[in-house]
Amino acid sequence: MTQNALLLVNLGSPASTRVEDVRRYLDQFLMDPYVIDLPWPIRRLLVSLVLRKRPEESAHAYASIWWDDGSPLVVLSRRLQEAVRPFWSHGPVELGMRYGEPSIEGALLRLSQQGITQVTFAPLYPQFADSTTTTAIEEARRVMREHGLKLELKVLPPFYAEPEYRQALVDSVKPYLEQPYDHLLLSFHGLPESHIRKLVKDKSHDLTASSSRGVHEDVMAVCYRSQCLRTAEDFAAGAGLEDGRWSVSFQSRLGRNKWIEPYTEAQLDKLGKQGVKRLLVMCPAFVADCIETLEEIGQRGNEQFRAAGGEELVLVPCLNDQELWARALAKLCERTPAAI
Ligand SMILES: C=CC1=C(C)c2cc3[nH]c(cc4nc(cc5[nH]c(cc1n2)c(C)c5CCC(=O)O)C(CCC(=O)O)=C4C)c(C)c3C=C
Ligand SMILES: [Fe+2]
Ligand SMILES: [Fe+2]
Repeated sequence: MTQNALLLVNLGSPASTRVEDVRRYLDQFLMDPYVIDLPWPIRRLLVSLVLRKRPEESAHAYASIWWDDGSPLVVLSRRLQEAVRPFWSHGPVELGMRYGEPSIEGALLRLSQQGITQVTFAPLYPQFADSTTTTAIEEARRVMREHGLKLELKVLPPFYAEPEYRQALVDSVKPYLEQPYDHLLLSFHGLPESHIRKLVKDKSHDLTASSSRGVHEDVMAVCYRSQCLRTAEDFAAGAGLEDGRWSVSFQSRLGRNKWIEPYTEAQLDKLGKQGVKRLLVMCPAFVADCIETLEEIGQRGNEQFRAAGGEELVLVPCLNDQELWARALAKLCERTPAAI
């Protein structure tokens, strides 16, 4: 029987917390035209400016969350790979990162050398963005072209609306919701507004709307912000959250461009000042904990919330390598439709 391999794909981390390694990683990441979508000379100039200070700052941040066996994002992705294996009976399960190691290139070459011809390619991003999903797919295309690999690739589409994903999220957060809390914040990774505007044909589409209700399906398919709102609304319904006790924000803004709002920093401040004492924060744009959740929210966000009057910020872990998620993911990947 023909084997169908599963390739799990995530963003990737620096090789170590040394400033040189962080600089190399940030350079590869930010020079990706899907991440900073400016013409090469302008992108080069801008990234060079960012690389004057950022590697040192980020290295410091990475050092504060790094584990004995490496970057949390990579370690947790490897553990997820192991956790999915028992639920994927069709062939090997590989892991590839868009930036750094283990790479998408290495994974596809290994699979091809084993005589595999069918690969289910699973970008582990619930919501769609060119800077995550598209660039991962393009990297796979590049590898296949440059190495002349004869692989049939089926791509897992963004799964924010899939019942298996929603249920896994609800089940994993349940123990946190059973403890007393005042408010639940769903903090998603941010994105420059321009990335969405470029893809949405309807120029009247409102990027400040507080709900995804009524968004046309053509817009829904390409609007990261609407997909985040829908993720949150579905989660709130599935978990039985009361209106007014949860909200959505967007973190990790970089540069001076307008990014999608509300910004997490502003929301933490507002909630603290409004008298919220015990705040739960979950980060459903990530399936694995990483610098963005552990450092930006768990450390800096926590300090900021407390400075604004809050008492405790509880960071809810991502789905990581939980069995319920491994099982759900294998199911989603089994249904993966079209080959590219
Ligand atoms: C223009 C800059 C960036 C865009 C656009 C962007 C989109 C985007 N990123 C993720 C997921 C992750 N990003 C992570 C780290 C990270 N992101 C940026 C910048 C942009 N991201 C930077 C510079 C960094 C590095 C850390 C830092 O210096 O702040 C990570 C974590 C990596 C890790 O090693 O832990 C993830 C995951 C999404 C989902 C997204 C668009 C929706
Ligand atoms: Fe990012
Ligand atoms: Fe960040």
